[in-house]
Amino acid sequence: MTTHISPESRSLLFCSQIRELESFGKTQQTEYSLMQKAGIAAARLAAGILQEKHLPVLIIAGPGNNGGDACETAARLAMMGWHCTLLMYGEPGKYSEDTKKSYTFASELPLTLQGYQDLSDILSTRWALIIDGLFGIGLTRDMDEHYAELINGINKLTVRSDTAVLALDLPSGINPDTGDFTNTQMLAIRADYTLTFIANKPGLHTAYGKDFAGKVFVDDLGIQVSKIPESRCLLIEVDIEADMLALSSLRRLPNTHKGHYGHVLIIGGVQGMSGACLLAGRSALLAGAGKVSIGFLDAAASFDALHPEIMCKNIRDFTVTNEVLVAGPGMGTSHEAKKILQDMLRKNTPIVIDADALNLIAAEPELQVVLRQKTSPVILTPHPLEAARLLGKSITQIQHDRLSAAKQLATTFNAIVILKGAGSIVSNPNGDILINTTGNPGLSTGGTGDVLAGLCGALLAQGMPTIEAAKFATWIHGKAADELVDSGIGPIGLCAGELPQAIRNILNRLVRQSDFPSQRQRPV
Ligand SMILES: NC(=O)C1=CN([C@@H]2O[C@H](COP(=O)(O)OP(=O)(O)OC[C@H]3O[C@@H](n4cnc5c(N)ncnc54)[C@H](O)[C@@H]3O)[C@@H](O)[C@H]2O)[C@@H](O)CC1
Ligand SMILES: Nc1ncnc2c1ncn2[C@@H]1O[C@H](COP(=O)(O)OP(=O)(O)O)[C@@H](O)[C@H]1O
Ligand SMILES: [K+]
Repeated sequence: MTTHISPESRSLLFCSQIRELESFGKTQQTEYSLMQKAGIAAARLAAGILQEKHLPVLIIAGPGNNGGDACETAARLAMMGWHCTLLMYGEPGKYSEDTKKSYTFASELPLTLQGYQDLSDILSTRWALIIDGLFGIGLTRDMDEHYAELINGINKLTVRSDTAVLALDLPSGINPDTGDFTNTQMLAIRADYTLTFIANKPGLHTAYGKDFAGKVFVDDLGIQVSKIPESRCLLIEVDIEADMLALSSLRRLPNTHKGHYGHVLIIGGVQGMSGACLLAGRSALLAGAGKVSIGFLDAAASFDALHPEIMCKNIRDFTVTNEVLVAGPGMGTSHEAKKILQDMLRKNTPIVIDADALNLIAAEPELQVVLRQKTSPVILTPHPLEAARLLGKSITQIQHDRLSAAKQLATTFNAIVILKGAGSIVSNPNGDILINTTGNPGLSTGGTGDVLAGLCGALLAQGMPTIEAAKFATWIHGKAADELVDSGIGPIGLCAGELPQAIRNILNRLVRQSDFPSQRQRPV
């Protein structure tokens, strides 16, 4: 058995698949032994987090099997000499057989047992670590008053102290499939670490799950990996070896010219919104497009003073041939914008559709028909509000299940979709899902979406396959923001205009690391 972040842990399984695996696991070993393994792994991780034994640890055990995991964890920590308090929720008489065994095992060890009636004592103690074994994947309905009081109390306690929180399987209150709350009260325990069992879960990596899970570890509890159902949902990580083929699109042979690296044409920029096009254009330029043009809908800026390399014209003065189009930044939703978009959708060229172009499509069934009929590559980059308009839903409905929303958009419009936001979702029309692992709230500022659209355009222009372009663009865009934050530029005050240079650094690093023959120094 291993506690690890392994390549396999990039595979994300839905609750129904986990239950399937549990049933299979139980044919190999008893449910109780799975619970014991969960406890051993959690105690080991807790000891790694804390290191000093004399510090007080609170372990919260709920009424289901997640509570059993908690009892096992408490027992192991107590055996290792830790100062543990086990806070029991639920009636021991109503526990499952396995949870009863774990509870009996723990209660015979030197630890303090407390009932939830003692909550005020609990909430006035300074814990070094709190282990959340309240609910796992079995939480279904709204929480009773005493659970709500506990969760609010714990979150208040930890936000103003250095107490760390380790969630068992998932932060109690988070839906493992969607990352939304399981309850209408929007209650969940906010964890710094989550040790999830059997397999990694999508809900830990998007929406509220991303806020509440902290750093995620996966333990398979020794269930044979070969029995894991093939996952159609993966975390995006860039792996130089595995991504060698996609990265080879970026290789530069000596005997090439700008025509080999494509021409990106950004379409948008009505009066007052030309900045959106400049951001997208600069992003495309620094991400390696051979040529970049901006086709403004209103009077064009004569050139971009920061990047005079970019050709600026009025869109009506362009004859589109084989450019990669990025339509939407600052485009507005006028009748004129609709006509231009309709023309552009009819061209047989790759297109990235963002911002107002998405709003126009949402409002105009005619455009939807043209979009569905396209055979050249299409990437849609909606944020949740744009996604809501496209699907005729509310933002809340989109955020309630981001994976399904992305999938539905991809199948409805026969396109690759990047549903943006914390834990961006990339979906193809076949329903395969990727969840991004990079990015931070520094990106929550105007213009960062324009930079993403320009980056998608540049990768397509350099010949990357559509799904790879969407995946790499999403990952690199977030990674650029992470690196800017690491160097002190953000999250506060990070500007969209600072992203393209960081993106350029990452692209060149990836190409260098993948060590293509054309990049190697030849012996003299
Ligand atoms: N079955 C197995 O093979 C394994 C299960 N494990 C653990 O077991 C967990 C799943 O166990 P369970 O299915 O018992 O689920 P939970 O431990 O999440 O608890 C569900 C229990 O809580 C009750 N409940 C649900 N919503 C409630 C609410 N709002 N208020 C009050 N009570 C509520 C249910 O009636 C049920 O009794 C996993 O998340 C994992 O932690 C691990 O021990 C690994 C192996
Ligand atoms: N909290 C966050 N964590 C991670 N990424 C974020 C966060 N907030 C915003 N982003 C990212 O920033 C970008 C914002 O795009 P968008 O909303 O279209 O902005 P704009 O229209 O101003 O360009 C998206 O790529 C989104 O995924
Ligand atoms: K939990």
